[in-house]
Amino acid sequence: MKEESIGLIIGGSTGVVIGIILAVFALFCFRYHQKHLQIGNSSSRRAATIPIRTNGADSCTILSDSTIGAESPLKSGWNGMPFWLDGFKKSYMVSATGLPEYSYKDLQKATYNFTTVIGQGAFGLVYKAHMSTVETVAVKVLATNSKQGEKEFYTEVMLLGRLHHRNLVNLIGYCAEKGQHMLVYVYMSKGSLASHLYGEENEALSWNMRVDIALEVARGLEYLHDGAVPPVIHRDIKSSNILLDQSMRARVADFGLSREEMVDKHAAIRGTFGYLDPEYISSGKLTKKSDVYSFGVLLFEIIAGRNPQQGLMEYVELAAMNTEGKVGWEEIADSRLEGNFDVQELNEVAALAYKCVERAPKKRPSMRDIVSVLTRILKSRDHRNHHNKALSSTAEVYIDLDQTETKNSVSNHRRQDSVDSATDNEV
Ligand SMILES: Nc1ncnc2c1ncn2[C@@H]1O[C@H](COP(=O)(O)OP(=O)(O)OP(=O)(O)O)[C@@H](O)[C@H]1O
Repeated sequence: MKEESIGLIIGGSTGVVIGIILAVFALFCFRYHQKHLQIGNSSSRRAATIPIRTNGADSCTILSDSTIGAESPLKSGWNGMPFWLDGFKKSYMVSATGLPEYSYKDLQKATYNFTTVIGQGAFGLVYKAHMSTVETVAVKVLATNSKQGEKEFYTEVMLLGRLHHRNLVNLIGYCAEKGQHMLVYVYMSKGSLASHLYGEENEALSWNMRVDIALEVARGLEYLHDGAVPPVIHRDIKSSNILLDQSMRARVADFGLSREEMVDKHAAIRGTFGYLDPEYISSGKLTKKSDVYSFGVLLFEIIAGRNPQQGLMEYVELAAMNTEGKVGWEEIADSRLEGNFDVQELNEVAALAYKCVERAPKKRPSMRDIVSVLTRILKSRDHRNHHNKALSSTAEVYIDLDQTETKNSVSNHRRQDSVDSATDNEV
C-alpha cells in the first residue's frame, strides 16, 4: 500500500514535470512565432513609412529606391517570412500589398499571348488586356534586364498599392511569375495628353479642356506631395505620362517606379530631357519643387502645343522678354486653338507656369498653391459664363420686347392706315 502510494506520487510528479516542460516548450514556440510575425509586420511598416532617400528640408521619399531591400531585417525566408510559413506566401502578399496577384497564365490569356501592345516606355512594353473579372486593364511588363530583385518589386508594389486618387492611374494588381514582373493598371482609353497635343488622329483640344486637364494633373500631384504617406516625388512629369480616361479626365501615370536609365549617369539624374529642373541637374538634390518645375514646363506645353524636347523653353524665354512674365502670352498660344481662348485666362495660366519654372526652387509655388490658382481661374470662368448667359438672356428679352413693339407698331400703323383709307373713302 505504502509502495503503491510512493509509486503514485512519483508518477504524479513525473506527469507534472512533463506537463511543465511541455507548457514551457509551448510558450517558447508561441513567443518565437510572435516575434517572427512582429518582424514581418514591422518590416512592412518600415517599408511603408521610412523615408528611403531624403534630400533637404523640402524633400520627401522616392518610393522606388531599392535601398529598403538591402537594409531590411528580413533574412529568414521569402520576403522575410519564416520558411515554415512559405506555403502561405501568396495570401500573405495579397494582404500585405493590398492588391490582387494575377497569374501569368491569366495575363497571357487576357493579352492574347502578349500580342496587344499599346505602347512602350522605359520600363518595357505595355499591353491592353481583357480580363474576365474587370473590364479592360493595361499590363506593364517590366523589362527583364531590370536589376530590381523580388523584394524590391514587392516593396514597390506594396507602396504603390497604397496610392489612390481620382487623378492618378491607379495600380490594381501585379504578377511576379516565370522571372517576369508585371504591373496591372486601370486602362486609360483616351490615350496620353501628348497624343492629343500632337497626334494627327485626334481633334485639337479646346482651351477649356486644356485648363481642366492642367487642374486635374495638379490635383494628382498635390495628392502625391501632400496627401500620400510617405509623400512621393513623381520625378518624370511629362505629357506622355498624363493619360486620359473615358470621360477625358486626366490622370498622372508612372509615379513611384524605379528607373534604371539616367540622364546623367555620374550625377544619377533621372527624368526626361526638356522637363528637368535645372536646379536638380546642378545640385543633384531632388525635391517636390523639381516636380513643380516639370509641371510648369507641362503648362507651357499645353498652352503652346510645342514639345519641350524641341525648344519649347527657349521659345517661352523669348516671349517672356516682351511679356515680363505677366501679359502678352497669347502670342505663344497653340495655332491649333485658332484663337479660340480667353486672353485673360491664358495670361493667368501662363503667368502661373512662369512662376513654376523660376530658377530658384523657393520662389516656385507648391502644388497646393497651384491647385488653388487654377481652381480660382476656373471659378472666374464659370462666373463669367454665368454672367454672359444672364446678359444674353436679358438681351434676348429685350430683342423679344423690341420685336413685339415693332410688331405692335406695324399693326398700329396698319390699323391707322386702314382707318385713314376708310376715312378717305368716306370723304
Ligand atoms: N494605364 C494605361 N492605359 C492605357 N494606355 C497606357 C497605360 N499605361 C501606359 N499606356 C500606354 O503605353 C505607353 C507607354 O507607357 P509607359 O508609361 O511605359 O512609358 P512612357 O510614359 O511613354 O515613357 P517613359 O517610360 O519613358 O516614361 C503610354 O504612352 C501609353 O500610350
